[in-house]
Amino acid sequence: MSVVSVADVERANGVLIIFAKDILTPLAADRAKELNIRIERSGSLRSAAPPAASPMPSIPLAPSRSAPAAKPSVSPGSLQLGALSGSLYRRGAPVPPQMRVGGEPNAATNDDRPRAAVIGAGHVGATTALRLAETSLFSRVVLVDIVPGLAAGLALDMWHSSGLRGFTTRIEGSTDLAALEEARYVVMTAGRPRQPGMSRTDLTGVNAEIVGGVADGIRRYAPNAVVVVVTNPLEEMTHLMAKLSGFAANKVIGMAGVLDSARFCSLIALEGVARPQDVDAIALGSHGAEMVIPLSLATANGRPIETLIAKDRLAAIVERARDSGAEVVKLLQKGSAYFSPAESAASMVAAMVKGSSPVIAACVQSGGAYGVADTRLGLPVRLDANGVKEIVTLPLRPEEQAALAEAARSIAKRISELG
Ligand SMILES: NC(=O)c1ccc[n+]([C@@H]2O[C@H](COP(=O)([O-])OP(=O)(O)OC[C@H]3O[C@@H](n4cnc5c(N)ncnc54)[C@H](O)[C@@H]3O)[C@@H](O)[C@H]2O)c1
Ligand SMILES: O=C(O)C[C@H](O)C(=O)O
Repeated sequence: MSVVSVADVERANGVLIIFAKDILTPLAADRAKELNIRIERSGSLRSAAPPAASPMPSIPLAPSRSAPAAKPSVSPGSLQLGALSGSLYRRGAPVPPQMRVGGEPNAATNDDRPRAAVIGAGHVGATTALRLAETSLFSRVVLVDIVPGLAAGLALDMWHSSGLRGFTTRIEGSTDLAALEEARYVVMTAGRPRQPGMSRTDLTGVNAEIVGGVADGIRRYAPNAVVVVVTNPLEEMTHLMAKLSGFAANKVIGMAGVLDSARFCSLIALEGVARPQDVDAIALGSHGAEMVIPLSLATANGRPIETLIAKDRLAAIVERARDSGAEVVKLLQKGSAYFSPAESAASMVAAMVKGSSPVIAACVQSGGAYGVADTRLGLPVRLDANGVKEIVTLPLRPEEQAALAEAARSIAKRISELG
């Protein structure tokens, strides 16, 4: 019995014959569909031919690393709110021929897939880098951290897992921002996380200095990149990154709305009304006290959430979603959340590489949208390969619109205090 991976599928030539008891990973099944490879299971272990065109010995059965089941696909043109579909990034771009044969890392030299970089090899950064690499959408993911050896060590460790997980993106680590060269997408995670008792705003001084240094490096080495900012406090650091890099407004995007929306959806699912992936909702405003989750737009299995859950219970869930970051910080006692933040950032970048996203929330320059103060604000957007494609106008109730305007005013004030 063997585990049939993406690599086995990519080596096949039209048909892949596997043993009856072989385990086909969900990623490999997806890849076979993409490449139009027919999977045939042979009836008996003895009579079966080995996997076609595989020069490698079969992989001994290891503990299952199977990815979560693919989500239902979104019909074209439909307006889907909430967290990005996993399928957006789980299904990698076609792997260039030079990566398919030989298997030599250096064969990637003529690889035309884009490069990505992640600044900060801490909890969020390292997890984001691995998530990005696992998509095989990139020729290279470079992880950069000021701590000597940290990014290089983690990157090497991640690369060691490439054959097991079946990805072809090279991961490298460096202490030098020059490694950003040619990066088309940069995820900024460098900076201090908060500790119990701290607010995100308490991080402003220390993280502003870090963002300043990194913005210079991005401007110098990756002048055409789209930057996804994760470092807190989110709106202030997104503003600083845009200002100091001098990048156009569509190219600097703060990540928080995807995370906050996903948190709300996951908490609604705990009520037993739907699976998390069947809840649609969007978190706008700030990544903090001024978060606005318009309940008028929230649905579970297409049904208005307000018809499924009592009003006071919904209010409590909104409050818990708003405070989820602090809830995790308090439990961890050291550092902050990183699995769901990394998933959120990676899914945004993967959607951009694929050329489009559904409607998601991201921190962008509002520029008059929704009639609120022009500031960095969590708004509904669509992304494309160049960053923010458009801000989408959703029908908000008057009180939701008022809450968004209040969030914009508060953020604008905090940003003005940055000097
Ligand atoms: N926007 C969000 O939703 C969200 C979610 C989670 C975390 N965050 C924020 O992301 C940041 C990182 O969180 P974490 O848990 O990964 O922290 P961490 O402490 O685990 O990692 C931060 C890393 O940044 C590195 N670093 C510091 N200065 C650097 C520089 N100049 N260049 C390169 N690397 C540098 C550190 O060495 C460290 O490895 C924090 O500010 C946190 O508050 C934001
Ligand atoms: O809460 C934090 O400090 C980290 C992050 O912003 C989060 O929401 O998890």
